[in-house]
Amino acid sequence: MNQKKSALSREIMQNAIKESFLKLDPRVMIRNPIMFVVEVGFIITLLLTFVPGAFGGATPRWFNLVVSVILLFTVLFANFAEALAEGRGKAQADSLKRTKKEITANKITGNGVKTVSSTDLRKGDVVLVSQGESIPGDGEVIEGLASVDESAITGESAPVIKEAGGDFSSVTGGTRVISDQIKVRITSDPGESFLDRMISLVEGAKRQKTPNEIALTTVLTSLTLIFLIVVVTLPFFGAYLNIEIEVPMLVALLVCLIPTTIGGLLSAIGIAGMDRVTRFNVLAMSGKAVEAAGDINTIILDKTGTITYGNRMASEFIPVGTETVADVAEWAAISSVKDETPEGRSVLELIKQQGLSYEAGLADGGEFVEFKAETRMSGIDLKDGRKVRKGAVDAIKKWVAAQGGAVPADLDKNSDSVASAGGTPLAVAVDNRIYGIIYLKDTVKPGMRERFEQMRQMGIKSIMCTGDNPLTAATIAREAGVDDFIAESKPEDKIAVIRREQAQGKLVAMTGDGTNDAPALAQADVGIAMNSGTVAAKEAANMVDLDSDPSKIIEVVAIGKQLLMTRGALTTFSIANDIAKYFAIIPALFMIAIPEMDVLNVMKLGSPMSAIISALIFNAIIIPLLIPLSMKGVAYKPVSSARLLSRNLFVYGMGGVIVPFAGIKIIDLLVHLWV
Ligand SMILES: Nc1ncnc2c1ncn2[C@@H]1O[C@H](COP(=O)(O)OP(=O)(O)OP(=O)(O)O)[C@@H](O)[C@H]1O
Ligand SMILES: [K+]
Ligand SMILES: [Mg+2]
Repeated sequence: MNQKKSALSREIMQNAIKESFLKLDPRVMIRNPIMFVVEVGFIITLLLTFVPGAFGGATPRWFNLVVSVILLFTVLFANFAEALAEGRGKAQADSLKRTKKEITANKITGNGVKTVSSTDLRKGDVVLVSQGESIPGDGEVIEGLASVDESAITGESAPVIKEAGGDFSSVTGGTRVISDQIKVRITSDPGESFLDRMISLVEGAKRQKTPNEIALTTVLTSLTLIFLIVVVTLPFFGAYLNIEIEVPMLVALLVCLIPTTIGGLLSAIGIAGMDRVTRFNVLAMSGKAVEAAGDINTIILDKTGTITYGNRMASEFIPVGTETVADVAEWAAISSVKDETPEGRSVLELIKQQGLSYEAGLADGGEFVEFKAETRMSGIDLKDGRKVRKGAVDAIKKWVAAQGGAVPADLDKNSDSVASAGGTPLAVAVDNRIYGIIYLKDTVKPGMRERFEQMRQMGIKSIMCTGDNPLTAATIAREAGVDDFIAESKPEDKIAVIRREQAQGKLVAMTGDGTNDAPALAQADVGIAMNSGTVAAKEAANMVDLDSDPSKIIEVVAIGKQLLMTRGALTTFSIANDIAKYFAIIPALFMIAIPEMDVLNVMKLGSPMSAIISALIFNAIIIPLLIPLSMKGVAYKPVSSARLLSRNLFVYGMGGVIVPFAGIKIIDLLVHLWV
């Protein structure tokens, strides 16, 4: 394994070296105006190496050559940083492409099963996938239950259960069924699958600069332009004082003054940030989403499947009034015969387990009423005209009241005792009569309390939004330690909460897995869908967590903050650096003409030429020296942003001033041996 890893990193390294030369193409370089200026400087000094008098100056050939070689390396180092950052993603994309081979699929047609190629499948086709077969495309399980090996996508070797209905129904093309058989409705056309998107993402094929990056690039480019004007006009002032400043000296001065350090590392920092998220098994659809994660103030989570395990299972039938357990079980079952959600199926399971029975024939010819997050009910309209429903207690109460029915006196007491244990009570009714309650059990995932505590330290408020009743919500909220909760929320309520927070100028993250979460995932600044969730949720979100672990939002936030901080710290460092280079070069330029300028030589550098060469060498090697920091990001601890900012300004600002003074001095001691 280790051997394989080092072979991989050797391959990435070799590729990055090759790429650094390919990226010298001016059409590529122009995208990074700062390094493009350095490249032009390289070409000018190279020309002066061959034709020393081209601009009338008289610097020695060897000096022009040395400057031109250092500038070439400066550009190569910057290209190398970017290529290295891109390398890991490209390697990962290659291994994903191997997963994406063409396979045969069993398509269900009007007259039986037909064998077709996976590339011929279109949205809406239905395929049958059995034990041992690969799933030929993204889709939704419409019948059956199977355990699926998703390791090709998630890297996680434990199989996951996929089943029709509910929030665990989506399957990804390229994963493998390892037991049982499922019918899958394909949800994506060729070329638009999750795997295709994932490949183009990790490959960085569609990488766009984020708004933050564009803003910083604009500032840095303007700064470069200002220095360019200063340097180009300098000879005119020099001429007035009868001082001739040579072109290679001007090029050296310009390169030292413009922010080459951050200019050379900026794109590597962004790519590496995205890559850190990917290595965390979270797919971010854009760098913008990762940066936004770094500034999140509020996080909205749904309860079932996010804070709790989410396999809400029926565990008890509780009669109310004068009804019996058998009656509740009977109508609970009838209302569930066609309910494909895990909750619905668990009702029939419980009946089997408890040795109860029901008259299945009653449901024949009835009209199934599917569960909807809006109605929070499901059931069946029987052929004989009776309507059977189960659902959230308040929803059933309203439904029964609308038909003139009365609510049994002990309903609330029973449903409250289920809810205060953290369970979900579902009321069962036929027409205007309530029979009792189904107790759906669910448990809070371990470690949630600590995670929310960490979020508080980062200054992030957590709000749990659930379709469940207020009492269940309160119990789970207390157990999990969230800051706030909203119960009985419908999909539009989740959006309303997000909009309300956004209106207060807050950046909002939302995690969810259900189809009913999709609109809210799209509205949030950062929407993280669980990979286990529905196709709709994954398409609406701008991040997908392959491990389906909602508490991972903490790490995503940390990576986002780290990305912003790294960029800020290196910008500070880069600009502070230029002060030392300025003091190294300016005296050197004038000393050639006016030896008395030596008083300005505060750094006591060997000779004007060795001063310039040393400053340029420092300017070049600082880029590769800072590659590891750009890739790893600066250290991040969950403390307030203000304290972090002042600490970083101090460290990278002061460091940025001191390090080059020392560095240039040391390099000069060596260079001066020859120059
Ligand atoms: N199959 C079902 N049949 C009838 N009612 C159901 C069914 N599943 C859930 N309910 C009821 O509808 C409510 C809302 O369920 P839903 O799964 O939409 O919750 P949600 O909004 O996703 O919230 P969360 O996932 O945070 O708990 C549940 O609290 C429950 O009372
Ligand atoms: K510079
Ligand atoms: Mg849900």
